[in-house]
Amino acid sequence: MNLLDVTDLTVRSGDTPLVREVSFSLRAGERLGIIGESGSGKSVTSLAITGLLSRGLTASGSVRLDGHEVVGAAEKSLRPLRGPVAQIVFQEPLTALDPLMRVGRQVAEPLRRHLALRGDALRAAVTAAFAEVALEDPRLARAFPHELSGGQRQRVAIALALAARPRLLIADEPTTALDVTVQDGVLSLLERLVAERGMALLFISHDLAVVSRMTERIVVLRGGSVVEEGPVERVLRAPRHPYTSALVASARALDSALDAGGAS
Ligand SMILES: Nc1ncnc2c1ncn2[C@@H]1O[C@H](COP(=O)(O)OP(=O)(O)OP(=O)(O)O)[C@@H](O)[C@H]1O
Repeated sequence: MNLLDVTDLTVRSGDTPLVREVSFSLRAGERLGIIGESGSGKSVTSLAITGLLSRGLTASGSVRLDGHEVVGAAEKSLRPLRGPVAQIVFQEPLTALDPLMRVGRQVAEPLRRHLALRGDALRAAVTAAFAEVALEDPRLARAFPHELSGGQRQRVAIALALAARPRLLIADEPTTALDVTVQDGVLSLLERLVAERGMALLFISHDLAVVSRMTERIVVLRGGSVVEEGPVERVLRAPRHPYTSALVASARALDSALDAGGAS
């Protein structure tokens, strides 16, 4: 059984479709990328997968997460899936963090709820969760979100997402809001954690270079529809849709411009 099966997913705002008949699957441990320009429906798709669509948006079709139907399911039946089955890391880490709570307590919460840890075992697990995302200084766990840098905040958001040991991590443009100098560190961290834990990864980005680095297979979204899907290597070498060709060409042009800049 696949960990995730999205079949003919359509999301509408009133009568306007934002995502149209999108289908793809993800096996346990697999890394899949969704690429597309701004407004192509990447975030709406990832929110529909976890049943987090905002009010006013309606989904049809099917999203089966670990065998459970998400489309049309009651919030109560979705809650147990968020955490142990699927978690999202958002573009802006403050989306996931409570501004009024010390970050250590925030990471403790899912460890207590999903893994039933208490007392010393809970404290040790929080320290380990911070160490795992390379936040070793014990003072950091006592900080409030606004006292951390953007990169540190995203590391806390990753620790929070991973606390309940999800089998699927959805990373929605996790480095777009970060300084270029810290982007690479966060991507390497995600690569390491996904490999160590054997998690499946759904990595969403508008950046073809980043998606190719992080995933094995790519789904290309345009205007809410899938225009192409295939292994990263094949899509880069022989794109089938003109839109994908344009994406590959522009990534190549940027790469050679950077090379030329580096050589000068
Ligand atoms: N809550 C909402 N109500 C109405 N329209 C929405 C809502 N959320 C998103 N949309 C629209 O749906 C379309 C897809 O948005 P989405 O956020 O999924 O794009 P995206 O590919 O993730 O873009 P970006 O890379 O900029 O995050 C856009 O046209 C957007 O304006």
